[in-house]
Parts: sequence; structure tokens; C-alpha cells
Amino acid sequence: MSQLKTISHLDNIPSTPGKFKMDKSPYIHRLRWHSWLCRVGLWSVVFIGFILIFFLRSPPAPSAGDPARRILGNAVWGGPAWEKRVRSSARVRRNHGLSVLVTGAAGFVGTHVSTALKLRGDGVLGIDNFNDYYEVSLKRARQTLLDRSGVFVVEGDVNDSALLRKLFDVVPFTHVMHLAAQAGVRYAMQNPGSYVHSNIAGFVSLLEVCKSANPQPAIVWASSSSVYGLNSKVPFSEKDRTDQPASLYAATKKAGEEIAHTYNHIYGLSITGLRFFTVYGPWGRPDMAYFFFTKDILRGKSISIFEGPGHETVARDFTYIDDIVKGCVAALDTAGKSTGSGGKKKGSAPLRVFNLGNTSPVPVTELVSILERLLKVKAKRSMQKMPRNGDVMFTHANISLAQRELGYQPTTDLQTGLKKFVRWYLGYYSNSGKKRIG
Ligand SMILES: O=C(O)[C@H]1O[C@H](OP(=O)(O)OP(=O)(O)OC[C@H]2O[C@@H](n3ccc(=O)[nH]c3=O)[C@H](O)[C@@H]2O)[C@H](O)[C@@H](O)[C@H]1O
Repeated sequence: MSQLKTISHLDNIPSTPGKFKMDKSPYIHRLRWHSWLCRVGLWSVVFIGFILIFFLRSPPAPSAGDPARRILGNAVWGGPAWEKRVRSSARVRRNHGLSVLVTGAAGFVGTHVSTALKLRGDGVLGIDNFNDYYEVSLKRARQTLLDRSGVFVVEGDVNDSALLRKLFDVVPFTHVMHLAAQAGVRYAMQNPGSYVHSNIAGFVSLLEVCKSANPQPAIVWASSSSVYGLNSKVPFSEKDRTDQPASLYAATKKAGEEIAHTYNHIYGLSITGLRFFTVYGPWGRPDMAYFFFTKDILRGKSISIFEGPGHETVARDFTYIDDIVKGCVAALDTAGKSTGSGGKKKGSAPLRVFNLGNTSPVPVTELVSILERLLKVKAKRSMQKMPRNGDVMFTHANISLAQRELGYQPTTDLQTGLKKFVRWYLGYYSNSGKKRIG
């Protein structure tokens, strides 16, 4: 210590050339050497102390070989607190309730289905990759809504099979509601890879994990009315051909139906495909026509309304979200069990496909007229020949199979459904873009 004091005194002597120069005697050299050693020693002790404190206080760090904790984008999954949340969200709270993994849970249909299941006491765990195909803030707002109903949405991609396996390790899901997909008919020309990634690779990745799970879950998944492609016989029935898709989106959904057949055949997985017909409603998808027409009409922007080459009307069997939710829940409730175990088939299992439509197609021009009345704003209409971008002229569902097997019965007409959508839209985007939930 005395040496240190001496040194600190010496250090106070100015060393600037020309001002004052000390004689460098051997004694002072020895003193300097000793003091330098002491200082290095002291700071080393302090430094090692800090490192020890840091390690003792930190949770165990993820390591490359440790599957318990993984980093995905900004999201971390794994660990006791995370597993507790997963278990609690998936806990069944009614007799004979289901335990459902909902993929694409922060999506439009995913949010509504998850909420409905949770409300009746089923266990629900969501997974969503929160991609930026459309405004991520809307997906986050839906996530907040789900959080309030007690549904935890894990941030992850269905292509991450390690994550999926982990979820099945933590929860023995009885059912999977697979809604994660790259949607949109026209966007497929801009980004074909995203359709292959989500709708084909992602589906296979999920089925691979489901086939190996013990017990195997029953799977209900979103196919699409677009599989009817260029068919001209209406209404579309499940027995009709589906081999002339008009878009890559439709082709990937059709591929999904064939893939479902394979996994049912080889592994005994119970699989139900639901062909949704242009689903709309509150918390909907901003890439869909009814949604961006609303936005553009309110902003006074002109909207393109497609028509056939001879001015034929383009029409859709628009189906309201609440009706679709009832169809999804009924499909889960009536899904027979998967039969396989240990990745091996033990017997035949159900393979089903249903149309979920509204059975009353409405011309797009009429959709615009309804929006004009609800918004009290005249649309700037620009009629355009339908571009060759994957669209089809019309859709119309025959729902007799779903009526018979699922008790499916849509009850909302387009006028009523759009009224509910517009009310939600104005509330959500009011207050200069500030998002309101409820
Ligand atoms: O049933 C499905 O399986 C699909 O439904 C939905 O596809 P679509 O029925 O094509 O809905 P959507 O884009 O809202 O166009 C509606 C109408 O507006 C017309 N349309 C569209 C854009 C435009 O600028 N002008 C126009 O007239 C257009 O020609 C069409 O007649 C889902 O997006 C899709 O993911 C899938 O789920």
C-alpha cells in the first residue's frame, strides 16, 4: 500500500517535456516496476470477480448442441418458463375437450378459430412466423387479442421441425388446425418460392412431425376453392375434377391435397382438407379485394374491377368468417382418430375434403355497391379486363357434403357480413391510424 501511495504521488508529477523532468534514479525504476505489478494484479482480481458475478447471475446460455433453447429471428424458444406458457395455453378446461395446435394462429382465420376453441374450453396453442406479406402490425394486434383470451402464439415457422417436435414433446396435441400458408392468388406470380416454402415444404414438415408423434393427432387444414381452377360446371362439388389450377397458389393447394392422401395412406394420419371460398370479415386480410377496396374508396382512389373479355361479370361465393369458424370447429369435432404409432400405420384412418362456401355467388360489382352504401362514399370504378394472373371468373360452392357430415350451414349474407367488417375497419383504423383492439 505504501508503495502504491508513493507511486500515485509520483504519477502526479507532470511529465510534459520542458516543464519539469525528474531524474530517473534506479530506486524510482524499481518502485515503478513494483507498482505496475500491483496495479495489474489488483485489476485482474476485480476483472475476474466481475466475470464470476456475471456467470453466476446469468441463465444458462444456449449452445449449438442444446435443443432446449433456440433462437429464431428475434424469438427465443425453449426453457422452463416458455414450456410452462405452452402447457398452460394448451391445457384443456372442459370434459372431453380438444388440445389443438393452430398453425398460422395470428392470421385471419387462425385468430378467429383459436378464439372460438379457447372460449369453449379447448386447449389451444398457436404458432405463427409473423411474416411481412401484409402489415405485421395487424398480425401483432391479433396476437394481443389472442393473448387476452389466453392463447399463447409461439413465434416460429412450420418448416422448423425441431420446434414442432419440441411442441409435441411438451403437449400431446389431439388435433392440429393447420392454417399457416402463403395466401393470395395474384401474388404467386411475384413470389412463387414463398408458396412452395409454406404450402408444400411447410405442410410436409408438419406432417412428418405429426406422423412420428405419439399419439398422432388428427389434422384439419385449409385447402382452397381455387383447386377447382378453370372448371365451368357449377356449383363446384368435391367430386369434380381439380386438375386444372389457374394459379401457382391453387397448384400448391392441390398438391397439399395429394400430399394429405399420401400421409393418410402410409402413416394412418386422419386428415381433413377444407376448401375455403373467399373468406371475409373483421380482422381480415388487407391483400383481399373487399379490404383494399374499402381502403381505396375511403381515400378517393380509383379501384380496378375485373371483368371477362366480353364484359362478363366476375363473381365470388364470399363466405363470412363466423360461418367458416363453425365449419372448422365441426371438422375438428368430427375428425376420426389417426391410427398410426411410432411412425407406423396400424389401420386405415379418415381422409376427408369439404367445401366451405356460402352457396350464393355475388358479382364483384355488387360487392362494390354494398361497400359504397355502407361507407357512404361513391367508388371511383375502373372496369378492367381480368389480367392473366391466376384469377378465375367465378366460384360457387356445393356444400351438401359439409351439411351432411359437419352440420355446416352458413347464415351470413354478404350485406350483413360486410356491415360487420366495415364497422370493425372504421374502428381499427380510426384515430389517425392508431390501432384499437376490441
Ligand atoms: O377462395 C379461395 O380459395 C381464395 O379466396 C381469395 O381469393 P379471391 O377469391 O381471388 O379473393 P380476392 O383476391 O379478394 O378477389 C375477390 C374478387 O375480386 C376481384 N378483384 C380483385 C382485385 C382487383 O383489383 N379487382 C378485382 O375485381 C377478383 O377477380 C375476385 O373475383 C383469397 O385471397 C385466396 O387466398 C384464397 O383463399
